[in-house]
Amino acid sequence: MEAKAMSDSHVERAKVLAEALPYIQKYYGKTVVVKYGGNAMISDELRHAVISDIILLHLVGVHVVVVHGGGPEISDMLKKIGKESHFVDGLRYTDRETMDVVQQVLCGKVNKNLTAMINHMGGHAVGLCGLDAGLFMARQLDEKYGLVGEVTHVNPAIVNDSLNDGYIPVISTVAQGEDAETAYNINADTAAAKLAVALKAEKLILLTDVRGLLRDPHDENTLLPVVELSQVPGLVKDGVITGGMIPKVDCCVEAVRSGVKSTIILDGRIPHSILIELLSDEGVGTMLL
Ligand SMILES: Nc1ncnc2c1ncn2[C@@H]1O[C@H](COP(=O)(O)OP(=O)(O)O)[C@@H](O)[C@H]1O
Ligand SMILES: CC(=O)N[C@@H](CCC(=O)OP(=O)(O)O)C(=O)O
Repeated sequence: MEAKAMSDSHVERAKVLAEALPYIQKYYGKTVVVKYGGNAMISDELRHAVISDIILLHLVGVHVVVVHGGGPEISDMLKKIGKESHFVDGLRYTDRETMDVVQQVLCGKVNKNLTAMINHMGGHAVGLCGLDAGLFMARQLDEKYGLVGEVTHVNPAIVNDSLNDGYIPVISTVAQGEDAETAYNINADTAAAKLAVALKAEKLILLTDVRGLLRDPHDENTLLPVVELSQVPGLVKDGVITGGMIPKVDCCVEAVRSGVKSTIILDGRIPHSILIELLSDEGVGTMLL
């Protein structure tokens, strides 16, 4: 009886894997950029699930590129040194001292911890930031934000080389200014979208802490599973897309207009949401196309 139950569960497992075949074939050799942040990065259980999804996709031949955030970690470190965080239009006001902290936390702590964790779980990751090999070049976006950059050029060669050498690139979003001494702080969603365009990615996945784009931001049962670019201005006008969703949707729109096949705002609180999204027909977020 027990042997029968066990063989049934093996058959079930084999079936699940076999059903993933067409999806694996669809993404084999294609580039998928994952912006990783929010709860999915803070909770141990979710972090484990996200990293194992990334390793699995890499092993079946998907070119996974990870761009990470770290806003809460930056705010915590600023607090420790007695500095409050200020946000202007959703972007961190970045003076010189803040920029030093951003670089230390994003490129040092968060990037290296994430890279080490992927390697510890059996992946093959290399940590990079926008200063490496001129990956992200930027100029000041506007004085009102301080040292927040507008990406002027993406040089993805180092990312492609890393992928071709079998690594999972893990990228933090500090960019190089025109003069050697200036580094700029780039919002991680924006940088992920720019990189997805430069890599001609098949998909851009923005992991976040909500189900996706909601018709009523206070009701998680109102998920909009698919949004076409032409619908976006109306959704902004009707007050559906507000706050943190505005820059997210904007950079998805820019990515799709610039050739990325599809972009997904995905719930990072659902364990294995990346696998569900890529390897099944079940939509678990909002797809913008
Ligand atoms: N229509 C909407 N649907 C979902 N979230 C919305 C909507 N409009 C505004 N938001 C807000 O946007 C937030 C997500 O943006 P943000 O906090 O910047 O995400 P992250 O920190 O993951 O980058 C949600 O937590 C929600 O408060
Ligand atoms: C200009 C700007 O706001 N930069 C962000 C960079 C990190 C980030 O984007 O992290 P999340 O994805 O976790 O928010 C910041 O300083 O917080």
